[in-house]
Amino acid sequence: MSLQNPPVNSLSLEFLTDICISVEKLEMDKTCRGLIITSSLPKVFSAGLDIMEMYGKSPERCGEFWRAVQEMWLKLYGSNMVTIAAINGSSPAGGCLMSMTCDYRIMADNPRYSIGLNETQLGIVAPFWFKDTMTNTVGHRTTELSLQLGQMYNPAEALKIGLVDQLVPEDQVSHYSHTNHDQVTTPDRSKSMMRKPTIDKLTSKREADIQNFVSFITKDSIQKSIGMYLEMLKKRKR
Ligand SMILES: CCCCCCCCCC/C=C/CC(=O)SCCNC(=O)CCNC(=O)[C@H](O)C(C)(C)COP(=O)(O)OP(=O)(O)OC[C@H]1O[C@@H](n2cnc3c(N)ncnc32)[C@H](O)[C@@H]1OP(=O)(O)O
Repeated sequence: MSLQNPPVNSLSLEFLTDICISVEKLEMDKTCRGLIITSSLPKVFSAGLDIMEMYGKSPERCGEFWRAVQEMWLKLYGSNMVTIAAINGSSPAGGCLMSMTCDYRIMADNPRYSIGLNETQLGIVAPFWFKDTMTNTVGHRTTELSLQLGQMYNPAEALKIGLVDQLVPEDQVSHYSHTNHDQVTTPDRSKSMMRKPTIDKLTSKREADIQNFVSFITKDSIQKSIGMYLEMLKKRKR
């Protein structure tokens, strides 16, 4: 599955819905042995959630958006397929979350790229299931530091903390993803055993999580922080 939503593969409601439909189709395809997620765009795996979906939108629309974010996570984290993230560019926030849903992460060894949960930099708090996914990937202490600082990691740092499993030359990300994927032929039952408690936690709190998101994101102070962050993104470009 090659992500293609220019300019930066931000995860809008529409794009998330497309991703969910694609994953669902693959999940039902008995001939499909697994999934490699990568990006068709240069330099960016995914810029994370589409910030415009969280800025100046109605509570109803925000709720619909958040349900789609949850759905993407539930489908990928709970997938019966062997999944590999072939991270061929930067992968902040929701992009990092998407990578962490996979069984294995291969990243392009380009020091210009970065990956991490940077929500704190936007003045927002990473939801509990983002935090749980990171804890399951890199451990409690690293997650605590990482979330408090909104830390982004270059590839070497990401490998060191275990946020990615392997660094490869930029032009060989696809080759290594396929080679690694071929070595794992059957999805292991231990995957669902390890992930079920985390998945059950969100499933049982799904509606409350949507309500929390909507009331948090529509607060004036949070809208102001997001607006300032968007301005900063645009200025940085010039
Ligand atoms: C206590 C109660 C708790 C309740 C729970 C509430 C919880 C709320 C949690 C919400 C969770 C959010 C997770 C997220 O994913 S938020 C998104 C975070 N993403 C980012 O911060 C990424 C920002 N982008 C970048 O760093 C860079 O763009 C890049 C990905 C490194 C690529 O850099 P590059 O130089 O190639 O590209 P540009 O920066 O020039 O960007 C091109 C245009 O794209 C726009 N852009 C970038 N990122 C996003 C985005 N995520 N959404 C929407 N738009 C984005 C950028 O502004 C440029 O637009 P322009 O061309 O119009 O200027």
